[in-house]
Amino acid sequence: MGVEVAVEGLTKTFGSQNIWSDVTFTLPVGEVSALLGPSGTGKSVFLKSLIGLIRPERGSIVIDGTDILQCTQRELYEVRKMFGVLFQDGALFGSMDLYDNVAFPLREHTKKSESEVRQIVMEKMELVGLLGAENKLPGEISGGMRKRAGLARSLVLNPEILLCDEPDSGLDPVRTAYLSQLILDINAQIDCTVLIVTHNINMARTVPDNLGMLFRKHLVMFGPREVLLTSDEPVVGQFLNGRRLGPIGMSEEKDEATMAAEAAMAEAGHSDGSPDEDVRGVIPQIRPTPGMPVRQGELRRRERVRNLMDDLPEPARRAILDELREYEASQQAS
Ligand SMILES: Nc1ncnc2c1ncn2[C@@H]1O[C@H](COP(=O)(O)OP(=O)(O)OP(=O)(O)O)[C@@H](O)[C@H]1O
Repeated sequence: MGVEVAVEGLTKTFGSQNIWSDVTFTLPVGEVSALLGPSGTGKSVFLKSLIGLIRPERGSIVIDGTDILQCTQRELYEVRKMFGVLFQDGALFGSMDLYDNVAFPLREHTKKSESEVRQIVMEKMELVGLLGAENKLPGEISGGMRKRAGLARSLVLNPEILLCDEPDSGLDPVRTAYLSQLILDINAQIDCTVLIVTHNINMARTVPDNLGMLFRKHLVMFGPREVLLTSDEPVVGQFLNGRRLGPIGMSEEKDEATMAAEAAMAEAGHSDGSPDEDVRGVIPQIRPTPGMPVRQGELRRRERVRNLMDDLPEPARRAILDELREYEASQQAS
């Protein structure tokens, strides 16, 4: 089962550049969460902080009871073993074939025999649909296959926390849809806590249980998916709809004068090429493939959110109640 990751008051600066301040949120056990945010808002820095590769100056990151900003190197080493990380480019070793790439963490961190290694590697290769490609080099396969190989490698140590840094980058929409399904299927099978960093709106709308967004050096919000998907915060609406009109500019953030000038141009009928439709709103979450175990994270979340209900904004509450009603009806029918 996955573990809880509780982040409190986290602040990171590089020299005089503040990346983000006072970031506080908890990744619930075994649930899938996603972090959105314009380019350069420090999402990758955040992921690296979680695995102890970057050290924020203030705050705490408590993973299964250990604050990794206070613990010893030995404790950090133990905590790191709980993580599986899918890096943007798969981060495969170019000179090793896929089999050796996927086997690498097992040979490095365990004393398993080669036959045990083989059994695990082949099981994970099958899980990500790469059986038969074991002897290929990373340079000989497509970007989508490299991602899946990276995912297989991130799973061999049975992670309790799976971090995925822009899993959709470089993939076409169809391959992204397959990968989204795969992430939820993996969550159903191993009940790990998942954090995805993504720009992909479709993935953000259909995969996670919880959604957060970094903007202007702060976490704008983090909570059940329904909260962000029904939010009327201008930055959320602009991001989800991929519009130019709004507070996010080319270099992250616009000043008031630019926003006013753009709004006046739009009023005057100038089209900035943004789509007319508003994609905000809650659409169904992807379900595990039939035959997969029930997602324990989903069951836990249903109880957790039920208890949060009174503190949520009305549109989110309505969306959650609709989902609960549908779920209860489906339970009675089966
Ligand atoms: N090791 C480092 N030293 C100094 N600055 C860094 C370092 N790592 C990242 N940064 C800076 O931190 C900021 C945030 O970078 P980061 O890659 O985390 O953004 P991001 O939100 O993941 O962006 P994208 O969506 O484009 O991948 C950038 O300005 C980057 O230059």
